[in-house]
Amino acid sequence: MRNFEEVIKFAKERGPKTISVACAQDKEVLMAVEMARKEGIANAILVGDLEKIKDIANEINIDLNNYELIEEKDLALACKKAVELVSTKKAHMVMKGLVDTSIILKAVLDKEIGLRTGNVLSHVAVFDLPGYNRLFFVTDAAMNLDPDLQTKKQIIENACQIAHALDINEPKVAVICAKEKVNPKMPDTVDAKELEKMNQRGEIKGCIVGGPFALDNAVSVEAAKHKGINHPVAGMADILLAPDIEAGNILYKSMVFFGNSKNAGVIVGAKAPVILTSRADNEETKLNSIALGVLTAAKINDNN
Ligand SMILES: CCCC(=O)OP(=O)(O)O
Repeated sequence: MRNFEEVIKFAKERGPKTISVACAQDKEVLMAVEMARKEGIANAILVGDLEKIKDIANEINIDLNNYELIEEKDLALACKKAVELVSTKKAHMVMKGLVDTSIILKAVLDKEIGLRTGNVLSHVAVFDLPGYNRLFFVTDAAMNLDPDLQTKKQIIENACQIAHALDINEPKVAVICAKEKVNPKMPDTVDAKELEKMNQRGEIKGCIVGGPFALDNAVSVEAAKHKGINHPVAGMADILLAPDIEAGNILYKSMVFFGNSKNAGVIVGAKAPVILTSRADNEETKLNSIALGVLTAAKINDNN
């Protein structure tokens, strides 16, 4: 798939799935959920402050009779309830509404009602950027603070799972750093080279990994040529692995706010997808993320 029109089209074919929305009292979230319902992509159970949900629904003409509603004003309890709906199989996936990422992640990681599998959980953002004829994947903007080498390996594997769900069979993974040369004083460049070697040894499968790359020579063939870099990933990256959450989150938000991109986001590695965007993302991003969640859930289902 090369753009979100194709992602939405395939999600319609694999839907509808049921999502539980944690803290659904948000206009953009409700608009996205309503579009997803009308398109046959997903139905939703709305968990949150029902008074606020009803006010917003009135304002934007959404008929709440089409939804199951669960009252829970407390943000942490609403997240727990929404996650529990997935672990008890009443919903296929959970979606972050108007709530801080750390609160919903705490519920997702809860030992009793959470969605842990033993795998590393990581966030994968998908971008459709003007001027590029392919989707870009950025990881991890939201979950792993300062991943070590083994965690980075699993973050790559999680991102590849999403790329494969979008029919990108052998994605090119660029491990991005501040520069394209290994410098022992910059441990992320050392990790990048080690991840490339792990891929060459067959320890990371289903993709081609290269690194370290600076962002320019990861995404621009001209920049790579200019700097004399010759590597199958150079300028051709599909997946950009950021060194830590600071770089990942800043890259995510710069693409959104400066790059005029379309995007979507989901957490992978749990028993079910967690649809996770920024609270500040628009309704189109939230709809794209629901579609991405549906395709991810379908892929998890196909693999089991
Ligand atoms: C994927 C971005 C996660 C994030 O930064 O969320 P908020 O902007 O809602 O804090």
